[in-house]
Amino acid sequence: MPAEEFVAGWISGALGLVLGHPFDTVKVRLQTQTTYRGIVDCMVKTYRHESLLGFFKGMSFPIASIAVVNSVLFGVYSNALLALTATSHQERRAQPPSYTHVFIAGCTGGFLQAYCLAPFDLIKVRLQNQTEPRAKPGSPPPRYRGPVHCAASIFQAEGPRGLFRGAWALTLRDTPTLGIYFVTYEWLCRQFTPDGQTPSSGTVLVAGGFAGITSWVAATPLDVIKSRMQMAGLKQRAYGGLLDCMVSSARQEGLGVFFRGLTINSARAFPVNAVTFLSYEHLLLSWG
Ligand SMILES: CN(C)C(=N)NCCC[C@H](N)C(=O)O
Repeated sequence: MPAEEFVAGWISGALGLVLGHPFDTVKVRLQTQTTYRGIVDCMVKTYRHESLLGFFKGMSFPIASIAVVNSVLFGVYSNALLALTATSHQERRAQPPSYTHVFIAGCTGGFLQAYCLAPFDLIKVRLQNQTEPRAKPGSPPPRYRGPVHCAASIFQAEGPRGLFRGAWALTLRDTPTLGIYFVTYEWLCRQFTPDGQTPSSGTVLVAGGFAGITSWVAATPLDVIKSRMQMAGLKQRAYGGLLDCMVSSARQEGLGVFFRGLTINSARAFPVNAVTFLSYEHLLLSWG
């Protein structure tokens, strides 16, 4: 099993993550809290109340963990394509795989990464939703002191299953949308690259950016539900399951609730995925 794809996936995931984390914090807060009037209001309040650090809450943990998840995604995707088409990453420019194969490999990567991602994503979302300013004398301490304390508290209160809260919604979100992600990337690369040649850096940036936007637009409705189910253990609101969360969110807030965070998700998706694909392709090219 070629391992370079896993390493390249890890490094490129880490680079994309640092770039996208401030957007991600605003998105998670908009999706799960009703105190903000919109993106700008959320950014201003976060900055006033918590300073620039507020945008980077919960980032140290994803750097180590979500980057590993990205390595699972890219590694499984590439190895699934190898199993389906018997071509390595280098051979795929001369012998491009069919879009059906790309879609199946993307869905496989998405499905497997969702299970690795679930506990890390839960901790990230819980930490991002702590709006208390850091260590201000006299103010109440935040519920979680950090990622390890957060994981331990969830484990103590709810057992190992608690760490997988929202995992089902996450799997439903990621399986088809990662198929869409890789198909969009491949399709755009092929549109702007002569047959058999390697796409230019500009093409990879644009194709990666739009792959991110397209997949996140498709993922946003289930992303909202996933984030709400992950926060449900903390808030008084408990949902009977995924369907109950969908129905009660739509009843209380209208259908627009499924598109909460769409703009910020798309704005975040372009730079994050442009950088992720560019570094991924460059690393693999430089390793021959
Ligand atoms: C729609 N979904 C779930 C995705 N396209 N996921 C893969 C993108 C990974 C990248 N680190 C990001 O967070 O955008």
